[in-house]
Amino acid sequence: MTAEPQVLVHADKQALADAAAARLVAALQEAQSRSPEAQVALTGGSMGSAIIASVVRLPERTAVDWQRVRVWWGDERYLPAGDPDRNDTQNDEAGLLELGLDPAKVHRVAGPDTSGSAEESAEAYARSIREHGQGGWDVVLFGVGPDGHVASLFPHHPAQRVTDAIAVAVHDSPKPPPDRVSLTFECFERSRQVWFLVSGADKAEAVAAAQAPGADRWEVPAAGPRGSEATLWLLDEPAASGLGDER
Ligand SMILES: O=C(O)[C@H](O)[C@@H](O)[C@H](O)[C@H](O)COP(=O)(O)O
Repeated sequence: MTAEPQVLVHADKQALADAAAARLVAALQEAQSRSPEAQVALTGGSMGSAIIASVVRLPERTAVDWQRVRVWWGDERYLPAGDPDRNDTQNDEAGLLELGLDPAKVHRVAGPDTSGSAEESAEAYARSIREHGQGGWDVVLFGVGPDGHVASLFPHHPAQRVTDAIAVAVHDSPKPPPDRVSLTFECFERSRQVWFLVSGADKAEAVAAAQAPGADRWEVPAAGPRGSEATLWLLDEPAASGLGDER
């Protein structure tokens, strides 16, 4: 069973980031009350970093035992460690490492400096998830591209259709850089909570398309992932502007 999407609209990007940060802290606390470690998959893009910057500023963050949080990424650009275009570098710059995480529990996707190919990196990432992932995500964060992509699963791209794999190498990405590693739809199916964080009028069309009845993830990948407990669209007003009055 998966949860039907729910929409929550905030006034602007900052209000959205702050509300999502408070929600994340609460969800991680709740996950830690249930199991020894909370498992979260982070995202790149401006919203992926905005939520981290907001968590760092949030006084309630101290209620989470950050040493018992395992951090992963839903996708990564296949670039060397520390490259400014990597999702993890951008999240680090937003203050991720100030939270007091155990570095051994921050699982970064290997780049070309430490792996022979994106395929090899995807396989190694899948092995880590099998070893430490506890069989699923407590919270998965997604940004959404104007084309409706999530993680590195793009419209009409064959990597979307890979099954029997946790992670996949993505080549010829329509958005640079061309080489990436992404978790698969199959892997994202093991999520309690899936949150889409979307800001800006340029995303309104993709947001509406993903939530249209019968939306097809091949056309609009953001229509695909759902959580078993919650599927939340956390939007600002401009991103919600295509949804009509029924929201
Ligand atoms: O890998 C990438 O090319 C980006 O990280 C991308 O997937 C991003 O997450 C979305 O485009 C949403 O970006 P914003 O949060 O900036 O809207």
